[in-house]
Amino acid sequence: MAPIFDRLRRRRADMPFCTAVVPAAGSSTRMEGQDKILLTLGDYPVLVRTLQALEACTRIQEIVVVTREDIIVPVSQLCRDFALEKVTHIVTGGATRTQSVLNGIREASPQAGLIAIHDGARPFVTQEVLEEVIDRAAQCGAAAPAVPVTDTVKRAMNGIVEETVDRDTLFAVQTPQVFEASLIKAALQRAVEEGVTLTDDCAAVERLGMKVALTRGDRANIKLTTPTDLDLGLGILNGRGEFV
Ligand SMILES: Nc1ccn([C@@H]2O[C@H](COP(=O)(O)OP(=O)(O)OP(=O)(O)O)[C@@H](O)[C@H]2O)c(=O)n1
Ligand SMILES: C[C@](O)(CO)[C@H](O)COP(=O)(O)O
Repeated sequence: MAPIFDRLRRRRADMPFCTAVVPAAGSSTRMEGQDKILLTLGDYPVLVRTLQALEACTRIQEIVVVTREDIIVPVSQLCRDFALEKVTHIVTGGATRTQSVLNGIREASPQAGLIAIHDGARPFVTQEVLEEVIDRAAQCGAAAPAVPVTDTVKRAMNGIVEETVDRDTLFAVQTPQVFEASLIKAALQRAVEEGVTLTDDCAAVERLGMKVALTRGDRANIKLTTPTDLDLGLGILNGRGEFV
């Protein structure tokens, strides 16, 4: 039998080269005046936590960070200070999340077979979530982590309920959303050309009629969006033994 390291090396060679694209070029409007990407949570800035999680994932070979022009210098400095060695490019984003993601994908290595798009504002992603979704995308071309919705969801108009939606078929989708590289590039390009507004990257692929698989998400993989999420984030860090 081959020594264990030979076998592990062979298994990795079977996996496509994976570039993580990290959109971090938003304006944090719902965070009410705090730039959530540069904000320190516990001992580390939010973006550093996000990038450290991606850096630790053996299935990811490079990271492209997309950020705003006015913070490109501090973001570059953070990548140096925290020795984030997989970060190969730091580029400026666009007016929409979709445009920012496309700017990042254009910088991915030509070797990239998979693109994993992960919000800069989701710092608590685990290695389990990362590995499962990347492996699934390597099998089927498009995958995203999700958790079943736990509240009852109503469709409403002008404050009046029109319908209660069947909860059994509803999932809250997280990131990273992982795709075969040429598929996501073409899908996002098409969405931009057609002027379509999307809130995630899977939607660009879905509108081409392609299937997206869901993998196990994690309720702690929250997107820091409003000030309340910062309190939840501190709770998550405490729960993980990082007492802050
Ligand atoms: N033009 C944009 C808009 C968003 N994002 C990034 O996409 C992720 C998810 O977006 P969201 O949580 O909405 O962040 P913001 O756009 O900053 O927040 P808000 O909508 O409250 O302004 C974030 O990491 C954000 O930095 C981006 O790179 N480029
Ligand atoms: C991509 C996303 O995080 C999946 O849940 C989400 O749709 C981003 O939404 P936002 O309004 O840009 O924060």
